[in-house]
Amino acid sequence: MDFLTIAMPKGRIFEEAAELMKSAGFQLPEEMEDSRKLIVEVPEENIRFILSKPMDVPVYVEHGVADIGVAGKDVLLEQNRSVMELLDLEISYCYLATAGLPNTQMNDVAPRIATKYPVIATSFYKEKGEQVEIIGLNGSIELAPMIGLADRIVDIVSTGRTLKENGLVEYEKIADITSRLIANPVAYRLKQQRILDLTKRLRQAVEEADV
Ligand SMILES: Nc1ncnc2c1ncn2[C@@H]1O[C@H](COP(=O)(O)OP(=O)(O)OP(=O)(O)O)[C@@H](O)[C@H]1O
Ligand SMILES: O=P(O)(O)OC[C@H]1O[C@H](OP(=O)(O)OP(=O)(O)O)[C@H](O)[C@@H]1O
Repeated sequence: MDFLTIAMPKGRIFEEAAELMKSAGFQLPEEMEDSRKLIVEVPEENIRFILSKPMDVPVYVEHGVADIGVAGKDVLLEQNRSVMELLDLEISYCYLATAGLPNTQMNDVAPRIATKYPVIATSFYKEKGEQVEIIGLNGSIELAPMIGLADRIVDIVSTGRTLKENGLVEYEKIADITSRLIANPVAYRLKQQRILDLTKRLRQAVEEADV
């Protein structure tokens, strides 16, 4: 039988996703947690993991080189790819929010918004009827208002520590974020039984983690 290929995000989400897989009864090899290998096979489960940057998981799944994957809802909202969302894994919770220097208004004429999430930021301000200029950054977003590059940022907040330590405040919450199990629609049809079985096992693990 074909391997089921699962795209797993390296970094923050990896550990919690791996824990969830383990509680769902999947044997994950040690090497997966502590090596630089990017493809890890688990022949006993007929599964193959590919380890990618979190932002790239939906790319592999949309193109069908991974059948399923684990992706943050933030990434899914930003990229709007042709993938199916099968399950809220309820891990890696954080939220998207706007933030800036305290007690400041946005510039009336051309407010500038710094973010790693240009699509989400654009649609958020569009819905509010505010015209803004988006400044795309790749990280350390909190710097932007501090050094006068932007009036506001749109970024992830988790503990709130980064905002606090940099003297910024949150203005509006945009969306709650957790990681999701996603699937390629064609793979979902062709490998339906295996994908449904895996989803069921993961759903049970999520429910057990809830109690
Ligand atoms: N505090 C947080 N900051 C950023 N992402 C978080 C946080 N908490 C949970 N997440 C989730 O983790 C994902 C990002 O994971 P990670 O930080 O490993 O990737 P990344 O942003 O590509 O990092 P880097 O570019 O620094 O490697 C986000 O898409 C989001 O769903
Ligand atoms: O509320 P907190 O718990 O402080 O977490 C939020 C911070 O974490 C993320 O940055 P990350 O660590 O991924 O670094 P980056 O600036 O390179 O994106 C995010 O972009 C915030 O800056």
